[in-house]
Amino acid sequence: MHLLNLLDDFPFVYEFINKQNPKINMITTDSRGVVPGALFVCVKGYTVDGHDFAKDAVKKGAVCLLVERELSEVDIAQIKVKDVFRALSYLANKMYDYPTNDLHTIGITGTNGKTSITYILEEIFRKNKEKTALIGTIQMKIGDQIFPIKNTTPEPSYLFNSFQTMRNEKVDHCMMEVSSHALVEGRVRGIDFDVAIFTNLTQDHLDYHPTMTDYRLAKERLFQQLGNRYDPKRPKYAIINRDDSYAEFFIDATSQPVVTYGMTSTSDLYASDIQLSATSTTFTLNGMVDEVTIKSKLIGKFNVYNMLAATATALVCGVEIAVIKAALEAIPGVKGRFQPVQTARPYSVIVDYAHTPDSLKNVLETIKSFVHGKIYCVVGCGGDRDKSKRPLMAGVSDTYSDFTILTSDNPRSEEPLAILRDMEKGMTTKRYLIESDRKKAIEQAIDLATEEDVILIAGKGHETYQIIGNETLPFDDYQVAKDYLDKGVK
Ligand SMILES: CC(=O)N[C@H]1[C@@H](OP(=O)(O)OP(=O)(O)OC[C@H]2O[C@@H](n3ccc(=O)[nH]c3=O)[C@H](O)[C@@H]2O)O[C@H](CO)[C@@H](O)[C@@H]1O[C@H](C)C(=O)N[C@@H](C)C(=O)N[C@H](CCC(=O)O)C(=O)O
Ligand SMILES: Nc1ncnc2c1ncn2[C@@H]1O[C@H](COP(=O)(O)OP(=O)(O)OP(=O)(O)O)[C@@H](O)[C@H]1O
Ligand SMILES: N[C@H](CCC[C@H](N)C(=O)O)C(=O)O
Ligand SMILES: [Mg+2]
Repeated sequence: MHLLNLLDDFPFVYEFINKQNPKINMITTDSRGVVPGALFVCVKGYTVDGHDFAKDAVKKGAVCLLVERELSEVDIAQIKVKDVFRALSYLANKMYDYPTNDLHTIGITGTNGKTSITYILEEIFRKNKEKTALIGTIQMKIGDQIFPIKNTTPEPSYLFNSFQTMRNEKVDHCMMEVSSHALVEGRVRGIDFDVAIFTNLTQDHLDYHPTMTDYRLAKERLFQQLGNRYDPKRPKYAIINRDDSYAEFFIDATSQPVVTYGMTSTSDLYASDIQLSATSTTFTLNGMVDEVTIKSKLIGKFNVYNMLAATATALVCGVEIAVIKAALEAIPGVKGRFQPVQTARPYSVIVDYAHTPDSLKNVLETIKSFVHGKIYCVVGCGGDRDKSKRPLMAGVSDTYSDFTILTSDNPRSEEPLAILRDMEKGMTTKRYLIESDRKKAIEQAIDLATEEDVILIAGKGHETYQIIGNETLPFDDYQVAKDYLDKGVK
Protein backbone atom coordinates (compact mmCIF):
# COMPACT_ATOMS: atom_id res chain seq x y z
CA MET A 1 0.00 0.00 0.00
CA HIS A 2 1.29 3.48 -0.81
CA LEU A 3 1.67 6.02 1.96
CA LEU A 4 -0.93 8.45 0.59
CA ASN A 5 -3.36 5.60 0.34
CA LEU A 6 -2.66 4.61 3.94
CA LEU A 7 -3.31 8.20 5.00
CA ASP A 8 -6.35 9.00 2.82
CA ASP A 9 -8.87 8.90 5.66
CA PHE A 10 -6.44 9.28 8.56
CA PRO A 11 -8.65 10.54 11.39
CA PHE A 12 -5.99 12.37 13.40
CA VAL A 13 -4.41 15.80 13.31
CA TYR A 14 -1.01 15.40 11.69
CA GLU A 15 1.85 17.15 9.98
CA PHE A 16 3.30 15.61 6.82
CA ILE A 17 7.04 16.29 6.75
CA ASN A 18 9.10 15.52 3.58
CA LYS A 19 5.93 14.69 1.66
CA GLN A 20 6.57 11.60 -0.47
CA ASN A 21 4.52 8.60 -1.50
CA PRO A 22 6.62 5.46 -1.00
CA LYS A 23 5.21 1.94 -1.03
CA ILE A 24 4.86 0.60 2.53
CA ASN A 25 5.50 -3.13 3.04
CA MET A 26 5.22 -3.40 6.78
CA ILE A 27 4.84 -1.42 9.98
CA THR A 28 7.07 -1.94 12.99
CA THR A 29 7.91 -0.29 16.28
CA ASP A 30 11.31 -1.99 16.53
CA SER A 31 14.24 -0.72 14.44
CA ARG A 32 15.82 -4.16 14.77
CA GLY A 33 12.98 -5.63 12.74
CA VAL A 34 12.98 -3.02 9.95
CA VAL A 35 13.11 -4.33 6.37
CA PRO A 36 13.21 -2.20 3.16
CA GLY A 37 9.87 -0.48 2.66
CA ALA A 38 9.01 -0.34 6.35
CA LEU A 39 7.11 2.36 8.16
CA PHE A 40 8.99 2.73 11.44
CA VAL A 41 6.96 3.94 14.40
CA CYS A 42 9.02 5.89 16.96
CA VAL A 43 7.71 4.98 20.42
CA LYS A 44 8.86 6.81 23.54
CA GLY A 45 9.36 3.85 25.87
CA TYR A 46 9.99 3.53 29.57
CA THR A 47 13.65 2.76 29.01
CA VAL A 48 14.59 4.23 25.62
CA ASP A 49 13.08 6.55 23.01
CA GLY A 50 12.32 4.96 19.63
CA HIS A 51 12.99 8.34 17.97
CA ASP A 52 16.67 7.71 18.72
CA PHE A 53 16.60 4.65 16.46
CA ALA A 54 15.16 6.45 13.42
CA LYS A 55 18.55 6.75 11.71
CA ASP A 56 19.18 3.00 12.17
CA ALA A 57 15.77 2.32 10.71
CA VAL A 58 16.49 4.48 7.67
CA LYS A 59 19.81 2.68 7.11
CA LYS A 60 17.89 -0.59 7.05
CA GLY A 61 15.50 0.71 4.43
CA ALA A 62 12.62 2.36 6.32
CA VAL A 63 10.72 4.67 3.94
CA CYS A 64 8.50 6.51 6.40
CA LEU A 65 8.50 7.43 10.09
CA LEU A 66 5.59 7.94 12.46
CA VAL A 67 6.86 10.42 15.04
CA GLU A 68 5.82 12.65 17.90
CA ARG A 69 8.58 15.17 17.17
CA GLU A 70 10.16 16.18 13.87
CA LEU A 71 13.50 14.51 13.19
CA SER A 72 15.68 16.91 11.19
CA GLU A 73 18.47 14.39 10.70
CA VAL A 74 16.50 12.13 8.32
CA ASP A 75 15.07 13.00 4.92
CA ILE A 76 12.36 10.34 4.46
CA ALA A 77 8.64 11.05 4.89
CA GLN A 78 7.56 11.73 8.48
CA ILE A 79 4.04 11.72 9.84
CA LYS A 80 4.03 13.76 13.03
CA VAL A 81 1.14 13.08 15.42
CA LYS A 82 0.31 13.84 19.05
CA ASP A 83 0.09 10.19 20.13
CA VAL A 84 1.90 7.58 18.05
CA PHE A 85 0.14 4.69 19.79
CA ARG A 86 -3.30 5.90 18.76
CA ALA A 87 -2.13 6.44 15.17
CA LEU A 88 -0.26 3.14 15.17
CA SER A 89 -3.27 0.96 15.92
CA TYR A 90 -5.28 2.77 13.25
CA LEU A 91 -2.53 2.47 10.60
CA ALA A 92 -1.70 -1.16 11.42
CA ASN A 93 -5.39 -2.08 11.22
CA LYS A 94 -5.68 -0.41 7.81
CA MET A 95 -2.32 -1.68 6.49
CA TYR A 96 -3.30 -5.28 7.22
CA ASP A 97 -6.83 -4.65 5.88
CA TYR A 98 -8.93 -4.69 9.05
CA PRO A 99 -8.31 -8.40 9.67
CA THR A 100 -10.53 -8.78 12.76
CA ASN A 101 -13.56 -7.67 10.73
CA ASP A 102 -13.46 -11.20 9.28
CA LEU A 103 -11.88 -13.11 12.14
CA HIS A 104 -13.80 -14.21 15.21
CA THR A 105 -11.75 -12.85 18.08
CA ILE A 106 -12.17 -13.59 21.76
CA GLY A 107 -10.43 -11.32 24.27
CA ILE A 108 -9.79 -12.52 27.82
CA THR A 109 -8.87 -10.24 30.68
CA GLY A 110 -8.59 -10.61 34.46
CA THR A 111 -5.79 -11.25 36.94
CA ASN A 112 -5.72 -15.05 36.70
CA GLY A 113 -6.97 -17.74 34.35
CA LYS A 114 -6.43 -16.04 30.97
CA THR A 115 -3.84 -18.45 29.59
CA SER A 116 -5.73 -21.46 30.92
CA ILE A 117 -8.95 -20.34 29.23
CA THR A 118 -7.25 -19.83 25.84
CA TYR A 119 -6.11 -23.46 25.88
CA ILE A 120 -9.48 -24.79 27.07
CA LEU A 121 -11.17 -22.87 24.25
CA GLU A 122 -8.60 -24.18 21.77
CA GLU A 123 -9.55 -27.73 22.78
CA ILE A 124 -13.27 -26.97 22.45
CA PHE A 125 -13.10 -25.25 19.05
CA ARG A 126 -10.80 -27.96 17.70
CA LYS A 127 -13.23 -30.64 18.84
CA ASN A 128 -15.78 -28.60 16.90
CA LYS A 129 -13.55 -29.12 13.82
CA GLU A 130 -12.53 -25.48 13.64
CA LYS A 131 -9.14 -23.96 12.89
CA THR A 132 -7.88 -22.00 15.90
CA ALA A 133 -5.28 -19.44 16.83
CA LEU A 134 -4.22 -18.19 20.20
CA ILE A 135 -2.12 -15.35 21.54
CA GLY A 136 -0.86 -15.21 25.11
CA THR A 137 1.80 -15.59 27.76
CA ILE A 138 3.25 -18.89 26.55
CA GLN A 139 3.23 -18.36 22.78
CA MET A 140 1.24 -17.42 19.70
CA LYS A 141 -0.22 -20.37 17.81
CA ILE A 142 -1.85 -20.44 14.39
CA GLY A 143 -3.21 -23.94 13.92
CA ASP A 144 -0.24 -26.04 15.06
CA GLN A 145 2.39 -23.49 14.08
CA ILE A 146 4.08 -21.89 17.06
CA PHE A 147 5.54 -18.39 17.19
CA PRO A 148 7.52 -16.97 20.12
CA ILE A 149 6.08 -13.93 21.82
CA LYS A 150 7.65 -11.09 23.85
CA ASN A 151 4.57 -9.83 25.69
CA THR A 152 1.36 -11.58 26.72
CA THR A 153 -0.41 -9.04 24.50
CA PRO A 154 1.90 -7.83 21.70
CA GLU A 155 1.96 -4.32 20.26
CA PRO A 156 -0.40 -3.37 17.38
CA SER A 157 1.90 -3.77 14.36
CA TYR A 158 2.73 -7.36 15.36
CA LEU A 159 -0.88 -8.05 16.36
CA PHE A 160 -2.62 -6.85 13.21
CA ASN A 161 0.00 -8.47 11.00
CA SER A 162 -0.63 -11.77 12.84
CA PHE A 163 -4.40 -11.36 12.52
CA GLN A 164 -3.96 -10.92 8.78
CA THR A 165 -2.05 -14.22 8.61
CA MET A 166 -4.80 -15.88 10.66
CA ARG A 167 -7.47 -14.57 8.34
CA ASN A 168 -5.51 -15.71 5.27
CA GLU A 169 -5.13 -19.12 6.85
CA LYS A 170 -8.88 -19.30 7.44
CA VAL A 171 -8.75 -19.41 11.22
CA ASP A 172 -12.28 -19.70 12.65
CA HIS A 173 -11.56 -18.48 16.18
CA CYS A 174 -8.65 -16.60 17.72
CA MET A 175 -8.44 -16.48 21.51
CA MET A 176 -6.20 -13.82 22.98
CA GLU A 177 -5.16 -12.70 26.43
CA VAL A 178 -5.58 -8.99 26.94
CA SER A 179 -3.32 -7.70 29.70
CA SER A 180 -4.06 -4.56 31.67
CA HIS A 181 -0.77 -3.09 30.39
CA ALA A 182 -1.97 -3.62 26.82
CA LEU A 183 -5.28 -1.91 27.57
CA VAL A 184 -3.57 1.13 29.08
CA GLU A 185 -1.05 1.35 26.25
CA GLY A 186 -3.74 0.96 23.59
CA ARG A 187 -2.21 -2.21 22.13
CA VAL A 188 -5.66 -3.65 21.28
CA ARG A 189 -7.45 -0.54 20.01
CA GLY A 190 -9.37 -1.23 16.82
CA ILE A 191 -9.70 -4.99 17.36
CA ASP A 192 -13.26 -6.07 16.68
CA PHE A 193 -13.73 -8.53 19.55
CA ASP A 194 -16.75 -10.83 19.35
CA VAL A 195 -16.49 -11.95 22.95
CA ALA A 196 -14.83 -10.32 25.94
CA ILE A 197 -14.27 -12.47 29.04
CA PHE A 198 -13.65 -11.19 32.57
CA THR A 199 -12.13 -13.83 34.89
CA ASN A 200 -11.39 -12.11 38.20
CA LEU A 201 -9.61 -9.15 39.74
CA THR A 202 -7.19 -9.50 42.64
CA GLN A 203 -3.94 -7.78 43.49
CA ASP A 204 -1.17 -7.70 40.92
CA HIS A 205 0.81 -5.13 38.91
CA LEU A 206 0.55 -2.35 41.50
CA ASP A 207 3.96 -1.28 40.27
CA TYR A 208 2.30 -0.29 36.98
CA HIS A 209 -1.19 0.74 38.09
CA PRO A 210 -1.16 3.24 40.98
CA THR A 211 -4.20 1.69 42.72
CA MET A 212 -6.58 -1.26 42.42
CA THR A 213 -9.13 1.19 40.98
CA ASP A 214 -6.73 2.11 38.17
CA TYR A 215 -6.09 -1.59 37.58
CA ARG A 216 -9.84 -2.27 37.40
CA LEU A 217 -10.48 0.70 35.10
CA ALA A 218 -7.74 -0.59 32.76
CA LYS A 219 -9.48 -3.96 32.51
CA GLU A 220 -12.88 -2.33 32.00
CA ARG A 221 -11.64 -0.78 28.76
CA LEU A 222 -11.98 -4.15 27.02
CA PHE A 223 -15.70 -4.12 27.78
CA GLN A 224 -16.16 -0.49 26.76
CA GLN A 225 -14.53 -1.30 23.42
CA LEU A 226 -16.78 -4.33 22.79
CA GLY A 227 -19.10 -3.64 19.85
CA ASN A 228 -17.44 -0.39 18.73
CA ARG A 229 -17.84 -1.66 15.18
CA TYR A 230 -21.44 -2.65 14.54
CA ASP A 231 -22.09 -5.69 12.35
CA PRO A 232 -25.55 -7.29 12.63
CA LYS A 233 -24.11 -10.64 11.57
CA ARG A 234 -21.60 -10.57 14.40
CA PRO A 235 -23.38 -10.28 17.77
CA LYS A 236 -21.13 -9.41 20.71
CA TYR A 237 -21.10 -10.94 24.17
CA ALA A 238 -19.50 -10.06 27.49
CA ILE A 239 -18.83 -13.18 29.58
CA ILE A 240 -18.46 -12.24 33.22
CA ASN A 241 -17.57 -14.12 36.40
CA ARG A 242 -20.54 -13.17 38.57
CA ASP A 243 -18.84 -14.49 41.74
CA ASP A 244 -16.05 -11.94 41.53
CA SER A 245 -16.59 -8.98 43.83
CA TYR A 246 -15.91 -6.58 40.93
CA ALA A 247 -18.41 -8.22 38.55
CA GLU A 248 -20.92 -5.33 38.60
CA PHE A 249 -18.31 -2.86 37.35
CA PHE A 250 -17.67 -5.02 34.31
CA ILE A 251 -21.36 -5.58 33.66
CA ASP A 252 -21.86 -1.79 33.77
CA ALA A 253 -18.88 -1.16 31.48
CA THR A 254 -20.49 -2.77 28.44
CA SER A 255 -23.61 -2.04 26.43
CA GLN A 256 -23.52 -5.49 24.80
CA PRO A 257 -25.38 -8.61 25.99
CA VAL A 258 -23.91 -10.03 29.19
CA VAL A 259 -23.68 -13.72 30.07
CA THR A 260 -22.61 -14.48 33.63
CA TYR A 261 -21.04 -17.59 35.09
CA GLY A 262 -20.39 -18.69 38.65
CA MET A 263 -21.22 -21.23 41.30
CA THR A 264 -24.77 -20.25 42.23
CA SER A 265 -28.03 -20.11 40.31
CA THR A 266 -27.83 -16.29 40.11
CA SER A 267 -25.46 -16.83 37.15
CA ASP A 268 -26.64 -17.73 33.65
CA LEU A 269 -24.26 -20.68 33.59
CA TYR A 270 -23.31 -22.25 36.89
CA ALA A 271 -21.53 -25.25 38.33
CA SER A 272 -22.87 -27.38 41.16
CA ASP A 273 -21.93 -30.65 42.92
CA ILE A 274 -18.22 -29.86 42.62
CA GLN A 275 -15.96 -32.71 43.69
CA LEU A 276 -12.24 -32.09 43.81
CA SER A 277 -9.53 -34.73 43.90
CA ALA A 278 -5.81 -34.94 43.18
CA THR A 279 -6.37 -36.39 39.73
CA SER A 280 -9.74 -35.11 38.53
CA THR A 281 -12.53 -32.59 39.04
CA THR A 282 -16.20 -33.44 38.67
CA PHE A 283 -19.07 -30.94 38.49
CA THR A 284 -22.49 -30.39 36.98
CA LEU A 285 -23.20 -27.62 34.50
CA ASN A 286 -26.61 -25.92 34.85
CA GLY A 287 -28.51 -22.89 33.61
CA MET A 288 -27.77 -22.31 29.95
CA VAL A 289 -27.77 -26.10 29.47
CA ASP A 290 -29.76 -28.96 30.95
CA GLU A 291 -27.75 -30.60 33.73
CA VAL A 292 -24.54 -32.04 32.27
CA THR A 293 -21.89 -33.76 34.37
CA ILE A 294 -18.26 -33.07 33.52
CA LYS A 295 -15.29 -35.09 34.71
CA SER A 296 -12.14 -33.14 33.89
CA LYS A 297 -8.41 -33.71 34.41
CA LEU A 298 -7.98 -30.01 35.23
CA ILE A 299 -7.46 -29.76 38.98
CA GLY A 300 -8.92 -27.29 41.46
CA LYS A 301 -11.97 -25.10 41.96
CA PHE A 302 -10.29 -22.26 40.05
CA ASN A 303 -10.22 -24.49 37.01
CA VAL A 304 -13.98 -25.00 37.32
CA TYR A 305 -14.23 -21.22 36.89
CA ASN A 306 -11.97 -21.42 33.84
CA MET A 307 -14.09 -24.20 32.35
CA LEU A 308 -17.28 -22.20 33.04
CA ALA A 309 -15.85 -19.16 31.23
CA ALA A 310 -14.84 -21.31 28.26
CA THR A 311 -18.19 -23.12 28.20
CA ALA A 312 -20.24 -19.92 28.28
CA THR A 313 -18.09 -18.55 25.45
CA ALA A 314 -18.37 -21.68 23.34
CA LEU A 315 -22.16 -21.76 23.86
CA VAL A 316 -22.63 -18.17 22.64
CA CYS A 317 -20.41 -19.07 19.68
CA GLY A 318 -22.86 -21.86 18.81
CA VAL A 319 -20.89 -24.94 19.88
CA GLU A 320 -23.02 -27.94 20.94
CA ILE A 321 -22.80 -28.90 24.60
CA ALA A 322 -21.85 -32.49 23.68
CA VAL A 323 -18.76 -31.16 21.90
CA ILE A 324 -17.92 -28.92 24.85
CA LYS A 325 -18.26 -31.83 27.28
CA ALA A 326 -16.00 -34.02 25.15
CA ALA A 327 -13.35 -31.28 25.04
CA LEU A 328 -13.48 -30.50 28.78
CA GLU A 329 -13.06 -34.19 29.51
CA ALA A 330 -10.20 -34.62 27.01
CA ILE A 331 -7.92 -31.68 27.79
CA PRO A 332 -4.95 -33.12 29.71
CA GLY A 333 -3.85 -29.86 31.33
CA VAL A 334 -2.10 -26.62 30.49
CA LYS A 335 1.71 -26.39 30.49
CA GLY A 336 3.04 -25.05 33.78
CA ARG A 337 -0.40 -24.77 35.34
CA PHE A 338 -0.85 -27.32 38.16
CA GLN A 339 1.43 -29.63 36.20
CA PRO A 340 2.57 -32.75 38.08
CA VAL A 341 6.18 -33.81 37.56
CA GLN A 342 6.24 -37.43 36.41
CA THR A 343 7.91 -39.49 39.14
CA ALA A 344 7.69 -42.88 40.82
CA ARG A 345 8.40 -41.28 44.21
CA PRO A 346 5.82 -41.72 46.97
CA TYR A 347 5.17 -37.95 47.05
CA SER A 348 4.05 -35.43 44.43
CA VAL A 349 5.74 -32.42 42.89
CA ILE A 350 3.57 -29.82 41.17
CA VAL A 351 4.79 -26.95 38.97
CA ASP A 352 2.44 -23.98 38.82
CA TYR A 353 2.44 -20.38 37.53
CA ALA A 354 0.86 -18.81 40.63
CA HIS A 355 2.60 -15.46 40.97
CA THR A 356 -0.09 -13.47 42.79
CA PRO A 357 -1.40 -13.80 46.38
CA ASP A 358 -4.81 -14.99 45.18
CA SER A 359 -3.58 -17.61 42.71
CA LEU A 360 -1.12 -18.98 45.28
CA LYS A 361 -3.92 -19.22 47.84
CA ASN A 362 -6.18 -21.03 45.35
CA VAL A 363 -3.52 -23.54 44.42
CA LEU A 364 -2.49 -24.23 48.02
CA GLU A 365 -6.14 -24.59 49.09
CA THR A 366 -6.63 -27.07 46.28
CA ILE A 367 -3.64 -29.12 47.42
CA LYS A 368 -4.82 -28.94 51.04
CA SER A 369 -8.17 -30.41 50.02
CA PHE A 370 -6.59 -33.73 49.05
CA VAL A 371 -3.10 -33.97 50.62
CA HIS A 372 -2.48 -36.65 53.24
CA GLY A 373 1.04 -35.60 54.17
CA LYS A 374 2.70 -32.20 54.40
CA ILE A 375 2.76 -29.33 51.87
CA TYR A 376 6.12 -27.80 50.93
CA CYS A 377 5.96 -24.58 48.94
CA VAL A 378 8.91 -23.24 46.94
CA VAL A 379 8.11 -19.67 46.00
CA GLY A 380 9.65 -16.34 45.02
CA CYS A 381 8.57 -13.00 43.58
CA GLY A 382 9.71 -11.30 40.39
CA GLY A 383 12.07 -8.33 40.55
CA ASP A 384 11.04 -4.96 39.03
CA ARG A 385 7.42 -5.88 39.66
CA ASP A 386 4.74 -5.07 42.28
CA LYS A 387 6.68 -5.02 45.58
CA SER A 388 3.58 -4.96 47.75
CA LYS A 389 2.62 -8.49 46.71
CA ARG A 390 5.86 -9.93 48.16
CA PRO A 391 4.94 -10.17 51.88
CA LEU A 392 1.39 -11.15 50.88
CA MET A 393 2.54 -14.11 48.79
CA ALA A 394 4.94 -15.21 51.53
CA GLY A 395 2.11 -14.90 54.08
CA VAL A 396 -0.19 -17.04 51.93
CA SER A 397 2.47 -19.73 51.71
CA ASP A 398 3.03 -19.52 55.47
CA THR A 399 -0.69 -19.92 56.16
CA TYR A 400 -1.54 -22.66 53.68
CA SER A 401 1.57 -24.83 53.62
CA ASP A 402 3.52 -26.68 56.26
CA PHE A 403 6.91 -25.43 55.19
CA THR A 404 8.05 -22.68 52.82
CA ILE A 405 11.28 -22.26 50.92
CA LEU A 406 11.57 -18.63 49.87
CA THR A 407 13.63 -18.42 46.71
CA SER A 408 14.29 -16.30 43.64
CA ASP A 409 11.78 -15.99 40.81
CA ASN A 410 13.11 -13.67 38.07
CA PRO A 411 15.08 -11.14 40.14
CA ARG A 412 15.73 -8.98 37.04
CA SER A 413 17.64 -5.82 38.06
CA GLU A 414 17.02 -6.29 41.80
CA GLU A 415 19.27 -7.85 44.42
CA PRO A 416 17.79 -11.37 45.00
CA LEU A 417 18.24 -11.23 48.78
CA ALA A 418 16.51 -7.83 48.97
CA ILE A 419 13.41 -9.35 47.30
CA LEU A 420 13.55 -12.24 49.77
CA ARG A 421 13.78 -9.83 52.70
CA ASP A 422 10.62 -8.11 51.42
CA MET A 423 8.92 -11.48 51.27
CA GLU A 424 10.14 -12.52 54.72
CA LYS A 425 8.18 -9.63 56.27
CA GLY A 426 5.01 -11.61 55.52
CA MET A 427 6.11 -14.73 57.44
CA THR A 428 4.55 -15.07 60.88
CA THR A 429 5.88 -18.55 61.75
CA LYS A 430 9.39 -19.97 61.69
CA ARG A 431 8.42 -22.74 59.27
CA TYR A 432 10.59 -21.53 56.43
CA LEU A 433 14.07 -21.16 55.09
CA ILE A 434 15.62 -18.82 52.55
CA GLU A 435 17.61 -20.14 49.61
CA SER A 436 18.12 -17.64 46.82
CA ASP A 437 19.42 -20.26 44.37
CA ARG A 438 16.22 -21.65 42.85
CA LYS A 439 17.77 -24.96 41.82
CA LYS A 440 19.05 -25.59 45.34
CA ALA A 441 15.68 -24.54 46.78
CA ILE A 442 13.82 -27.08 44.63
CA GLU A 443 16.33 -29.79 45.53
CA GLN A 444 16.04 -29.01 49.24
CA ALA A 445 12.27 -29.32 49.10
CA ILE A 446 12.66 -32.72 47.44
CA ASP A 447 15.15 -33.75 50.14
CA LEU A 448 12.66 -32.80 52.84
CA ALA A 449 9.61 -34.57 51.37
CA THR A 450 8.44 -37.95 52.59
CA GLU A 451 5.55 -40.25 51.72
CA GLU A 452 2.25 -38.58 50.77
CA ASP A 453 3.68 -35.04 50.86
CA VAL A 454 3.13 -32.52 48.07
CA ILE A 455 5.76 -30.02 46.89
CA LEU A 456 4.44 -26.97 45.08
CA ILE A 457 6.97 -25.10 42.92
CA ALA A 458 5.20 -21.81 42.28
CA GLY A 459 5.63 -18.73 40.11
CA LYS A 460 7.42 -19.71 36.92
CA GLY A 461 5.20 -22.42 35.42
CA HIS A 462 6.05 -22.87 31.73
CA GLU A 463 9.02 -20.44 31.78
CA THR A 464 12.24 -21.97 30.47
CA TYR A 465 14.52 -19.17 31.65
CA GLN A 466 15.47 -17.16 34.69
CA ILE A 467 16.23 -13.44 34.39
CA ILE A 468 19.07 -12.46 36.72
CA GLY A 469 20.43 -8.96 36.17
CA ASN A 470 20.68 -8.44 32.43
CA GLU A 471 21.07 -12.13 31.73
CA THR A 472 18.39 -14.55 30.67
CA LEU A 473 19.67 -17.98 31.70
CA PRO A 474 18.11 -21.35 30.84
CA PHE A 475 15.96 -22.57 33.74
CA ASP A 476 12.96 -24.85 33.78
CA ASP A 477 11.28 -25.72 37.11
CA TYR A 478 9.83 -28.93 35.69
CA GLN A 479 13.18 -30.14 34.33
CA VAL A 480 15.16 -29.17 37.43
CA ALA A 481 12.75 -31.12 39.63
CA LYS A 482 12.56 -34.07 37.24
CA ASP A 483 16.36 -34.36 36.91
CA TYR A 484 16.78 -34.40 40.68
CA LEU A 485 13.93 -36.85 41.22
CA ASP A 486 15.41 -39.15 38.56
CA LYS A 487 18.91 -39.07 40.04
CA GLY A 488 18.03 -41.66 42.63
CA VAL A 489 18.71 -39.33 45.52
CA LYS A 490 16.05 -39.49 48.18
C1 LIG B 1 6.12 -1.69 30.82
C2 LIG B 1 5.90 -2.19 29.44
O1 LIG B 1 4.84 -2.63 29.11
N1 LIG B 1 6.95 -2.17 28.64
C3 LIG B 1 6.85 -2.53 27.23
C4 LIG B 1 7.39 -1.40 26.46
O2 LIG B 1 8.72 -1.31 26.88
P1 LIG B 1 9.48 0.03 26.99
O3 LIG B 1 8.53 1.17 27.04
O4 LIG B 1 10.49 -0.11 28.07
O5 LIG B 1 10.21 0.03 25.59
P2 LIG B 1 11.67 0.48 25.35
O6 LIG B 1 12.57 -0.67 25.49
O7 LIG B 1 11.91 1.74 26.13
O8 LIG B 1 11.63 0.84 23.79
C5 LIG B 1 10.88 1.94 23.25
C6 LIG B 1 10.72 1.68 21.80
O9 LIG B 1 12.00 1.68 21.16
C7 LIG B 1 12.08 0.58 20.32
N2 LIG B 1 13.49 0.18 20.14
C8 LIG B 1 14.26 -0.19 21.19
C9 LIG B 1 15.56 -0.60 21.01
C10 LIG B 1 16.09 -0.63 19.70
O10 LIG B 1 17.24 -0.99 19.44
N3 LIG B 1 15.29 -0.24 18.67
C11 LIG B 1 14.01 0.15 18.86
O11 LIG B 1 13.34 0.48 17.90
C12 LIG B 1 11.26 -0.48 21.00
O12 LIG B 1 10.84 -1.49 20.09
C13 LIG B 1 10.09 0.34 21.51
O13 LIG B 1 9.11 0.47 20.53
O14 LIG B 1 7.31 -1.65 25.07
C14 LIG B 1 8.05 -2.82 24.67
C15 LIG B 1 7.88 -2.98 23.16
O15 LIG B 1 6.52 -3.11 22.83
C16 LIG B 1 7.53 -4.03 25.43
O16 LIG B 1 8.27 -5.17 25.10
C17 LIG B 1 7.67 -3.76 26.92
O17 LIG B 1 7.21 -4.82 27.64
C18 LIG B 1 8.10 -5.26 28.65
C19 LIG B 1 9.01 -6.36 28.07
C20 LIG B 1 7.33 -5.83 29.79
O18 LIG B 1 7.89 -6.52 30.61
N4 LIG B 1 6.07 -5.57 29.88
C21 LIG B 1 5.22 -6.16 30.87
C22 LIG B 1 5.14 -5.37 32.15
C23 LIG B 1 3.87 -6.35 30.25
O19 LIG B 1 3.45 -5.64 29.35
N5 LIG B 1 3.21 -7.35 30.73
C24 LIG B 1 1.92 -7.72 30.24
C25 LIG B 1 1.43 -8.97 30.92
C26 LIG B 1 1.09 -8.80 32.34
C27 LIG B 1 0.29 -10.00 32.84
O20 LIG B 1 -0.68 -10.40 32.24
O21 LIG B 1 0.67 -10.51 33.90
C28 LIG B 1 2.01 -8.13 28.77
O22 LIG B 1 1.06 -7.90 28.03
O23 LIG B 1 3.01 -8.77 28.46
N1 LIG C 1 -9.59 -18.71 37.44
C1 LIG C 1 -8.56 -18.64 38.27
N2 LIG C 1 -8.67 -18.00 39.45
C2 LIG C 1 -7.62 -17.89 40.30
N3 LIG C 1 -6.41 -18.44 40.05
C3 LIG C 1 -6.26 -19.10 38.89
C4 LIG C 1 -7.30 -19.23 37.93
N4 LIG C 1 -6.84 -19.92 36.88
C5 LIG C 1 -5.55 -20.19 37.14
N5 LIG C 1 -5.20 -19.71 38.35
C6 LIG C 1 -3.87 -19.72 39.00
O1 LIG C 1 -3.14 -18.66 38.38
C7 LIG C 1 -1.98 -19.15 37.71
C8 LIG C 1 -1.86 -18.48 36.36
O2 LIG C 1 -2.91 -18.97 35.53
P1 LIG C 1 -2.99 -18.48 34.03
O3 LIG C 1 -1.65 -18.56 33.45
O4 LIG C 1 -4.09 -19.19 33.36
O5 LIG C 1 -3.38 -16.95 34.30
P2 LIG C 1 -3.10 -15.65 33.45
O6 LIG C 1 -4.26 -14.77 33.74
O7 LIG C 1 -2.85 -15.98 32.05
O8 LIG C 1 -1.77 -15.06 34.11
P3 LIG C 1 -0.79 -13.90 33.48
O9 LIG C 1 -1.37 -12.60 33.91
O10 LIG C 1 0.53 -14.13 34.10
O11 LIG C 1 -0.77 -14.06 32.01
C9 LIG C 1 -2.18 -20.66 37.59
O12 LIG C 1 -0.95 -21.32 37.58
C10 LIG C 1 -3.01 -20.96 38.81
O13 LIG C 1 -2.17 -21.02 39.94
N1 LIG D 1 3.12 -11.46 33.31
C1 LIG D 1 3.64 -11.43 34.65
C2 LIG D 1 4.34 -12.69 34.85
C3 LIG D 1 5.05 -12.84 36.17
C4 LIG D 1 5.78 -14.15 36.24
C5 LIG D 1 6.82 -14.21 37.29
N2 LIG D 1 7.60 -15.39 37.03
C6 LIG D 1 7.73 -12.97 37.27
O1 LIG D 1 8.67 -12.99 36.50
O2 LIG D 1 7.48 -12.04 38.03
C7 LIG D 1 4.51 -10.21 34.84
O3 LIG D 1 5.28 -9.88 33.94
O4 LIG D 1 4.37 -9.58 35.88
MG1 LIG E 1 -1.31 -15.47 30.82
